Amino acid sequence: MTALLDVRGLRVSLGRGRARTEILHGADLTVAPGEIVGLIGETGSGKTTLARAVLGLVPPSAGTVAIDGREVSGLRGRELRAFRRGGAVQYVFQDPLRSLDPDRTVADTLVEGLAVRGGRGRAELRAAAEEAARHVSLPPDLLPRYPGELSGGQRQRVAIGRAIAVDPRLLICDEPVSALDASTRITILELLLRLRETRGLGVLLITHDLGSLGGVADRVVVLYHGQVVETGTTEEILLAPRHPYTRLLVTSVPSITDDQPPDPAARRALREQVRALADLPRTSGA
Ligand SMILES: Nc1ncnc2c1ncn2[C@@H]1O[C@H](COP(=O)(O)OP(=O)(O)OP(=O)(O)O)[C@@H](O)[C@H]1O
Repeated sequence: MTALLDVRGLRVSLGRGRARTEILHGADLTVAPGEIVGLIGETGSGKTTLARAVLGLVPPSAGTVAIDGREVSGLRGRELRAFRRGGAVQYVFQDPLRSLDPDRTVADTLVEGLAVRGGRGRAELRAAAEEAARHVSLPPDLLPRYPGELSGGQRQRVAIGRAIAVDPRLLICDEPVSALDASTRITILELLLRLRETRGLGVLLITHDLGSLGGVADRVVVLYHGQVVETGTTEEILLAPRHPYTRLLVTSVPSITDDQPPDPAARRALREQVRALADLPRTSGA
């Protein structure tokens, strides 16, 4: 089966002049249709940069990004704008309050992407907003409200509803639940599971919290200092991590270590190993 998202040997450099640094050193990653893949890595490891490269917001210096078998990393100008407008890849931010227009009602926000495309009248957009709200379980009485009048979980539902209204193939969710309380987190993650079932969406779920991927992600890709150091099913990663950084992450997941509290000396040793790895010269992808 053709991967929905196929990232190969992706290198991205950011910054200007002498401050320009390579952030991604040859990353490989795939997402199949209907698959939820967790992309995990500590802060600054390059997760958002990878997502921005997939969206065509930063050009790679090497490597390719293909969506549904079509290479999109080389698109420029009009072709790139058409790809973005087409909405095959949608991005959901960590903090919906910052990504939602405070002066736009929920109804108008949900159909932002459709309205930009044009060709739909008010009644049609209204019906599309109601449908999007249903998909993300937002009660219809919230449609006339503004983002500031919603809870954090409701705002995240609006952001996800807006993303799926344009019928994307791939949803990239960047820390979608880290600003939410525990029970709201679960409802948002359940929503992603349901959307993958009902719409066959592929989801790239970016997080620095391995614990939030259990029960949601089919596979996990571990990014460390701009390199993919380990990829496996969620079970493999949680139960038999191979890379020292992944092992360190796993010892931080409370549900796994509840029965056996982590040995502080073993954790210290792992942390030293990981620190030593960070000092190694960068090589090409894992
Ligand atoms: N526009 C930019 N110019 C120069 N460096 C940048 C730019 N944007 C990001 N970086 C650097 O790239 C590295 C990776 O950043 P990125 O945001 O991709 O990490 P991340 O894994 O998503 O982190 P977080 O979990 O904190 O969001 C960081 O060292 C960051 O400082």
